[in-house]
Amino acid sequence: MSNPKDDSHWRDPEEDYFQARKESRMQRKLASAKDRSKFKKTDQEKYLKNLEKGHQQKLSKQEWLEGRVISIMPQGVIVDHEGERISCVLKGLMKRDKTQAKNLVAVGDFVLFERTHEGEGIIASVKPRRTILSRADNLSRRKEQLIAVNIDQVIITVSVVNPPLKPPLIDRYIIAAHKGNMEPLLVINKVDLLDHAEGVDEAFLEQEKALYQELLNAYAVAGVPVISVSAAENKGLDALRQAMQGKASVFSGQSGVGKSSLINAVTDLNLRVGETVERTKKGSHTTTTTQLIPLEFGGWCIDTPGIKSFGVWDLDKNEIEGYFPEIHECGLDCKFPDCTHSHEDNCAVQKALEEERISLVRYISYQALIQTINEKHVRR
Ligand SMILES: Nc1nc2c(ncn2[C@@H]2O[C@H](COP(=O)(O)OP(=O)(O)OP(=O)(O)O)[C@@H](O)[C@H]2O)c(=O)[nH]1
Ligand SMILES: [Zn+2]
Repeated sequence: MSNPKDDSHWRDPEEDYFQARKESRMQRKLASAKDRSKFKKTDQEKYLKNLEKGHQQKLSKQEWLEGRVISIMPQGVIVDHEGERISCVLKGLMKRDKTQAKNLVAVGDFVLFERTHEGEGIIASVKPRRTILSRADNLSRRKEQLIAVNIDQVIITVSVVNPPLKPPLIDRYIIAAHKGNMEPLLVINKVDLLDHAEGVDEAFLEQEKALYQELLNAYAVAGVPVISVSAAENKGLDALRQAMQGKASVFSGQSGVGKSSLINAVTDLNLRVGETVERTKKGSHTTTTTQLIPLEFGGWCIDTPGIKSFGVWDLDKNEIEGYFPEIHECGLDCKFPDCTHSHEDNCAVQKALEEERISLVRYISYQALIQTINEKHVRR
């Protein structure tokens, strides 16, 4: 097992764990007898300690290098170290620890590794994760499937006209980002269509323009950064790059808003654009593994444009108000402390709405969220 050329080291660590279980009983026994003392030691410091004692290769602490996992390939865990790509295997001890068998390493992890050969290494420990982006537990899989970890920013991508703006959806994404410990950045794409959209109803276009303006104001008040862009016409992309600099970002948003187009524009990737229907038909089988793409101007970006929502979040009413600071603040002046800001007398929020100090779109999505929660409680 400890031979780095052994094929089993080059697979998904999760698979590896199950593969290991299938090995003959005798082999397992031998392995466990050899490493019994380490089975119980789950924390990473202890791994390091053992390693320092020269467990596998006699290396001094100074030789540990820090890197970041950018992809997990069949041939190994690819770690970026100052721009260099190192194909790594996992230290045997890490792999055998049952408690960590689930998602031992994930894209985005910061790891300590040692070099073994040119372009190759062994990962000895993984730093604690700040944020986790996971696919919802699907079907029979009993394990949470990580998409990426340590992501700083969710780029909530929406478009004008086609598909049109959907304010309540934007607020859901913003809340989800906050809940996941990530910063939200709202990117409004396809602004070129506001100036010249062919075959679009004039009244609809006017309405979309007004909504777009209202959103700009609303999020300025709510304290969420907004960048208007056009991937098609190369507009606003410098501002977007600047906002991505030094951070790890994930694009998130509805199908067709232009996530792939924007990823292509800020990286030198060539993701397929506009193949929505085909992709959905084929289902999840076409999904390739996630990669963390180093950005030329500093920072990282996940190459998966397909993350449309992340994490199911359980909110209570009071929590929702916290995500609408402008409504919360006004609400302090309502006559009734438990005012729902919908029908009550002397409601300061209603008054602020009339005076346009609070945006109607934000108010509507606030009420929609409250409603969703009320319905959920009724169903329970
Ligand atoms: N007019 C205009 N069209 C755009 C712009 N950006 C992207 N598009 C078009 O919008 C369509 C969808 O773009 P994609 O980049 O595939 O959108 P996506 O969000 O990645 O879609 P999914 O992969 O389905 O999630 C394509 O036909 C693009 O050419 C833009 O700035 N302006
Ligand atoms: Zn009120």
